Amino acid sequence: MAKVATITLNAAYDLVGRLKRIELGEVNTVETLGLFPAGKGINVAKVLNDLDVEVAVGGFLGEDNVGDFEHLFQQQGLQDKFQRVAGKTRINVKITETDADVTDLNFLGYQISEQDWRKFTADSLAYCKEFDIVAVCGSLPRGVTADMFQSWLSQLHQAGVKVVLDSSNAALTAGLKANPWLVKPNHRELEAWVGHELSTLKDIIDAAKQLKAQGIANVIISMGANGSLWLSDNGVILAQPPKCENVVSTVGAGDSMVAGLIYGFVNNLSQQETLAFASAVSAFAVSQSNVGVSDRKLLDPILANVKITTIEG
Ligand SMILES: Nc1ncnc2c1ncn2[C@@H]1O[C@H](COP(=O)(O)OP(=O)(O)OP(=O)(O)O)[C@@H](O)[C@H]1O
Ligand SMILES: O=P(O)(O)OC[C@@]1(O)O[C@H](CO)[C@@H](O)[C@@H]1O
Repeated sequence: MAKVATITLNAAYDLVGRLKRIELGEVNTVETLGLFPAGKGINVAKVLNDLDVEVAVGGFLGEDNVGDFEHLFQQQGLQDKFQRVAGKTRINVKITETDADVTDLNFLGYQISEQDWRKFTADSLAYCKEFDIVAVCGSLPRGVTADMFQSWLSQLHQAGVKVVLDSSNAALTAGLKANPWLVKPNHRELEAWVGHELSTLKDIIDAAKQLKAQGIANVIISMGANGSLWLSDNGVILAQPPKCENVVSTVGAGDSMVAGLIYGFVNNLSQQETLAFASAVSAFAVSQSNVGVSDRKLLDPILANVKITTIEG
């Protein structure tokens, strides 16, 4: 089986809650759903681990509040390659309103010094060579510029690692220049990259083709409840999951999708099977407050209702 690692440069605790409607400027009472050690790469690893794929996790963690992360890694048997840095890992606040999407309050988090970065690049380039697929997920912490990120990703690529990139804004733009093997922007991130609104499926496919033309083998665009697209040398396929009627939190839906895609690759599933499986895992994610697949059987009824359409190819 291919060996997998995930990297989270800007980890976070997620404080997840729910209320009817946020009243700006007022006192809001929020139903607490949990405080979870998270961050995009860690979420991907949690889901993969639930699906019986062995994973190592790396990146940065603030040494002052590292406890729940270490507990999670121990509990799940995740190989801990995280570098501890001075200060605290940030706490991000995620509020689901009854009739609206999630509001994310993402904070900046720890500051990475030049010395931290030097150590991280040397260590990670050494250990990443042991892995076939390295998923690099999430935003950049303070102190790490888009150029520094791009140069590190290029070195990973040169070392023969298949890089899965799930980031946004300047990190996504810079990362795309470093030959990732797979990228998974969402609809909004694709709009930001292309620089204009994408209002039809055709618009999205055209922009995704532009992205693929940068030399990226696999471009997956996630479109929330509308599903996802996968562009590769084999053409374009569309996946439409059954609509989740009882959305608890969409936080981590994209991470669950990335985990499902990696699961398909390491288990040699076909492209159609892989996208269908990733869609089921991500659709399942929105029905719960935290990411993870507690019981594989829960995916079956969702998977049976994912619709896969070949658009081109
Ligand atoms: N309401 C929903 N019902 C069913 N499936 C959903 C729903 N919302 C999301 N999904 C599934 O999750 C996938 C990823 O969602 P989305 O495009 O919102 O990712 P994202 O913006 O990267 O997520 P995040 O950054 O919050 O983790 C979608 O392609 C779809 O398969
Ligand atoms: O600031 P980033 O790294 O872009 O996003 C961080 C984050 O929103 O991503 C995950 C959901 O995808 C959460 O666990 C976490 O809080």
